Amino acid sequence: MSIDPRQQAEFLIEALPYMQRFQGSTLVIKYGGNAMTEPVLQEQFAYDVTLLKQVGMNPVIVHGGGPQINALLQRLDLPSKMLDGMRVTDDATMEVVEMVLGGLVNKQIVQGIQRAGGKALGLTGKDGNLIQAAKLQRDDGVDLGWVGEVTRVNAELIRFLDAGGVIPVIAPIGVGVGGESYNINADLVAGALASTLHAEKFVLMTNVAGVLDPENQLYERLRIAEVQQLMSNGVITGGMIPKLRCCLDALAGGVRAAHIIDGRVPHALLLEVFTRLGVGTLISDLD
Ligand SMILES: Nc1ncnc2c1ncn2[C@@H]1O[C@H](COP(=O)(O)OP(=O)(O)O)[C@@H](O)[C@H]1O
Ligand SMILES: CC(=O)N[C@@H](CCC(=O)OP(=O)(O)O)C(=O)O
Repeated sequence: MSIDPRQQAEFLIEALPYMQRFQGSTLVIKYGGNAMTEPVLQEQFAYDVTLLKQVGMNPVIVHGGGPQINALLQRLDLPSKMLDGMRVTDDATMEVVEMVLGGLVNKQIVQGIQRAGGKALGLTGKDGNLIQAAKLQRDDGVDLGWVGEVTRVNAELIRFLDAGGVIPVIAPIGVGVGGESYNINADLVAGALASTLHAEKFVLMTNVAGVLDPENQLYERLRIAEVQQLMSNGVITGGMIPKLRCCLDALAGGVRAAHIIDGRVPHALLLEVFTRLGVGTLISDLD
């Protein structure tokens, strides 16, 4: 497919105000396991992130890997159980989670960015005490094993990498006070990073078009009060609930805008950042 060079020039000019506006700003991107299943999409994602960094933004990637963990658990004949979107994590499961997220998935993303000409460094939350965590305590007392929640983020380490031209690629494993590992939902880690870093944007890449109404039509824009209403009247269910809670927490923590976008759309990230249209659902009270 060849594009008219004049059209190409117009695309670049359309992106200019966004490049100027977001110069030096932090974008926390949650790259979900379901959004990274196709090699072509993975490659496009790597190019998108590299381009964002090249034009002066600071993308920080937090990745998931739920389907990839499920695949290895299955190959090892280990049971896999989720409760309210959280994996019940016993000792054996924790080993698999750490291997898949910190090893396989993390390095694939790092390698993709490097192939695109970017500089990336892969980390779990244990490296440099990046994501400090404690065991998740549920209100109903149900024990999920090694599932954690973020207690503190080492923002200095991220700023150091940003300043050095390096894109941090973070696996959602937390470290406890005794050095133990915790399995944390990637949305929660990304939300905590977005708040701590006062990110300009918090982008969650998933495998739906965005937040959908009861007729499956996309909400292009939601305000905080509208999200709260949709959560209480049952329009939003399942995995979308923790996702939106993270968005609301991040907005309350000083993030300017949260976006839920469809990672199955080619170059979804660039479309979101650089076009008037954007893609997916924008959640913000700012105009
Ligand atoms: N109103 C809604 N709009 C969009 N998705 C919704 C809605 N309510 C529930 N969902 C569900 O939330 C899912 C996204 O959450 P999840 O599967 O946890 O994503 P990920 O694996 O990317 O973290 C969607 O695939 C959809 O099944
Ligand atoms: C506690 C918990 O559930 N942790 C997740 C971590 C990975 C993740 O969040 O991956 P996605 O974003 O692809 O769903 C898990 O074990 O699957």
